[in-house]
Formats: sequence, structure tokens, C-alpha cells
Amino acid sequence: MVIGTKTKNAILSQLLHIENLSVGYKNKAIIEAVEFQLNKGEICAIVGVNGIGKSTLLRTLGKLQPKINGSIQIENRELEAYSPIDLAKQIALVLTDSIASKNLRVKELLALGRQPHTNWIGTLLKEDQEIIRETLQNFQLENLKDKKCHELSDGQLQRVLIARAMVQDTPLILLDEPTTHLDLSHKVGIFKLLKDLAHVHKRTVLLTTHEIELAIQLADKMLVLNGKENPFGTPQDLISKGYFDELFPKDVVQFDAKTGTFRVKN
Ligand SMILES: Nc1ncnc2c1ncn2[C@@H]1O[C@H](COP(=O)(O)OP(=O)(O)OP(=O)(O)O)[C@@H](O)[C@H]1O
Repeated sequence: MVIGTKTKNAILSQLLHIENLSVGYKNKAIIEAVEFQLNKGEICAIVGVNGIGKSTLLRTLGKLQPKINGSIQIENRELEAYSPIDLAKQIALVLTDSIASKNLRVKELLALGRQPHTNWIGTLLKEDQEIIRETLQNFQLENLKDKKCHELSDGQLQRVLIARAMVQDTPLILLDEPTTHLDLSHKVGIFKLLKDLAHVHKRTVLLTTHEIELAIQLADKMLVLNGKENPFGTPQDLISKGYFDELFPKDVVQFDAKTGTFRVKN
């Protein structure tokens, strides 16, 4: 079979390919038949009501728990085929609540992010030091670099964790609710930072969030977990097909397709 240039380019730019995926616990599926693809340099938000399975899906994509069925491919290779060290070069995981290392200083946490690229005793080469220095600068963290992580505000800690994902230098970054506990301007700040990682630094960014209105404005693609068809597409595409109208009970909130916002029903 001869593959056309267009198809070849599509395969080359595709990073994540999910087919007929079921995730859950002890072989009991919580979310089924998830299908989507993400290209290099795209940002995608996973949304859905409390308890629908957003974190479970993200953890499965990060290989923190096994899938139940279907296929997860990164760079055309099944997730199961990656060794832990190879996977750490493909995926950076940002899970705010589980940071075990809050006693570390910011610069030490960032240095840990280089681990997949350093030797077994974790010696940082000049190049690693330079990446850390540049990232501290780009994320406006220079004045915080000697602070311990437990001394940071939620917004600062979130920026540090994303910076660590950046120094890990992986094509895919997965984040579980990166804007929880933040005020609106810091939520927007984090979303814009992530959009920058995708569009400027060409990382593929996949996050779970309850900030549907921000995601509509700032994400390239969205996956709406609704427990039925779990639609995936551009925010505009999903709006025009009415998927946000059905997300919450209509007698509580109503979606306004013109403004892309939810209104409280009186
Ligand atoms: N370790 C576990 N064992 C069994 N069931 C679990 C476990 N963790 C979560 N669940 C269940 O899986 C379902 C999905 O949970 P999950 O945390 O993925 O949802 P979510 O969409 O991220 O929710 P939220 O928006 O509230 O954070 C829930 O019914 C939850 O009770």
C-alpha cells in the first residue's frame, strides 16, 4: 500500500492514539469506549461531572493503573511496551495532591525532574543545569528557587510542578486538575502557561479540569466524559453539537452556546 504525504504527515505529527479504551478498578469499567487522538503541540482538556472518571482515565494514561480494555499508543507504540525509564522520557505527570517531596527546595525538585536523563546517581551535567536555570527564568521562579515547596502558595506550587514537568523534557505532559484552589486570575495564568507549553514548546498537554468555560476558551481539543459517547473535538465543534447542554441538570444550570458560558437557572 502506498501511503500519501498527507497521511504520512498526520502519522508523524500524532503523539497519542487512544482506541476503544475502558478504564476502572478490579476489572469493573467506569468509563468505556474512549477514543481520541492528539497531535504534537496540542492542548486538550478532559471534562465531566464529579466522579465520572477523569482522574481514573488520566492515571491510566500515565500507567499508574492498568487499563481494562482497548489501546493506548504513544508515538505509535503501546503504553505497555515502554520500560519505566523510557516512559519517564515520554510522559511527565503533574499530580498536585500527591507530592511527597514538599520538604525539598524548588531548585532541588526541578533537579529531580532531570532524573530520566541523568546517570544512575543523578549527576547533573552542565546541560542539565542550564535547562533548570532557563526554566526557573521562564517560569518566573528565580526568586523562589531556594524556598521549600511547603512554603509556597498553591499557585506558586502549581507553577513549580509544571516547571518540573518542563525540565523532564517529555513530549507528553499529563496534569490532574492543575488549577484547583487557585483564584480566577491564577487559573487563567496556569491555563495560558500550559497553552504556551503546547503551542510554543510543542509539548502535548492533556489535563483534567472543572474549568469548562476556560477550557472552551483556551484548549485546542476537549474530551467530554459523559458516560455515553464521550465526545472529543474542538470546543466549537462540541458546542455546536450540544454536548455542553446535557452535561449538568438543565434545571440547575444552562449552557449558553453564544458565549460559551453556564448560567444559573433561577
Ligand atoms: N481506588 C479506587 N478504587 C475503586 N474505585 C475508585 C477508586 N478511586 C476512585 N474510584 C471510583 O471511580 C469513580 C471515578 O473516580 P475519579 O476520581 O476518576 O472521578 P473524577 O471524574 O476525577 O472525579 P472528581 O471530578 O470528583 O475529581 C468514582 O466513582 C470513584 O468512587
